Amino acid sequence: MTSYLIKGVSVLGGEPADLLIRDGVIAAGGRADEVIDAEGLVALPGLVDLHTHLREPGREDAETVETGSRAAALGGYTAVFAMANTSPVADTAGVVEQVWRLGREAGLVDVQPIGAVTVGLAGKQLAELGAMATSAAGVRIFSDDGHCVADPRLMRRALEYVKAFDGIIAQHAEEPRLTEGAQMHEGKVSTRLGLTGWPAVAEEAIIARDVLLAEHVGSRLHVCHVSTAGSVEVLRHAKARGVRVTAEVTPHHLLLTDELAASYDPVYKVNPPLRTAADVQALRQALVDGVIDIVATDHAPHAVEDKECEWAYARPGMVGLETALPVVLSVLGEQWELIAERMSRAPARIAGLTGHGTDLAAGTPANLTLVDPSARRVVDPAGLASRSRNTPYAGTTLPGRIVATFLRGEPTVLDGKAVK
Ligand SMILES: NC(=O)N[C@@H](CC(=O)O)C(=O)O
Repeated sequence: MTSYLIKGVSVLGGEPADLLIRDGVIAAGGRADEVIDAEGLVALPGLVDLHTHLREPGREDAETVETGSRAAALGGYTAVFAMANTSPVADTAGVVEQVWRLGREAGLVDVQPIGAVTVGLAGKQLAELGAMATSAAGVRIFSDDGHCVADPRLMRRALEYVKAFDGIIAQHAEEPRLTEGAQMHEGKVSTRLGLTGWPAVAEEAIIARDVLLAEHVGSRLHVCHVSTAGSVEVLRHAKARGVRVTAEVTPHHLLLTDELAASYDPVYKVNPPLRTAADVQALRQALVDGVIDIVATDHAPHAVEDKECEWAYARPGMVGLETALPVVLSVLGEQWELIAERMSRAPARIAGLTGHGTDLAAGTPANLTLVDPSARRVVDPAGLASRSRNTPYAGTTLPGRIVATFLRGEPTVLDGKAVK
């Protein structure tokens, strides 16, 4: 195994130092086979994404485990959690093991499958959570993402079931009766455009219900893609009460607003929808003060025919793995400790993922990424490694370039290019 000396790198924004990677771990000192001149680069623990759609099995035309893994590595990630809304749905041990095995075969990031909460995401009957937990994939997080577990009794049962093995229910918080026919955020812009609105309360009502259920059961709840200022207040209240709840925000909800829908360009259609500037401000503040624990991409690749059509017919979702860190850098600035916490350590801790999200001390697994914060990049959809092109940042200049990524000491990205 090739050893690497990363010379003059700023670990988490600290003073320049040398970092040695040997036999898959960060080593204390000594010689190396290869030297990487890392002057001006920052080393972060490899990023961990708790919310990725890899589309395999079923929609390999939009993404595969391999192409999504490559996009993740290029974005600085060393682990991603694959959502269950595939076809067939990842609601059995067989499907989660398939995704897990495909991830190992690709070997670019650790792919951890998320299991569905209900059979077929239909919200009627619990899926075989225990069988998925004890499968080779060792599933700990369950989600019907794309759909809300709307039935409160089923949600309660799911929380009770996973409590036995300290599992997590990750909820897509959307009261379906309040979002029937919804096309975008309900507000001034939707009124002006004449599009049916997705009100903030549809998210907030489910989060409020679920934190109370999680408290009642004493189980762990994770809230996917929080998008409103009101949701932040509900979470703040729940955390103050000691409820076992964690929450994520996406890069796009930290940057973009519902005004973009005025273009009628479906690249801006996403679930939950882009909200107002006031929501964006509240989400940024919540990420800084910890009410929101992590950034998760909600990388949602879609084939051209599902995106380049009329707004009403377009599928919701945006690709995000390759732009997440640059977007977060543009929002937070070079707050490296905070970025490492929200994009690597906290997600690894929430998921119980060992070997990722470390402090890069000697002896820890060499899962890390090197970033050039001074570089600027104009996002070119054609240059993405993802099989889909639905990025809302086409033509936008973003700060930060991911120069290299290492998974257990093996480079997956070097010189900004995927190694395989
Ligand atoms: N986030 C999205 O806009 N899309 C997700 C599922 C969903 O949450 O609707 C997808 O799978 O495409």
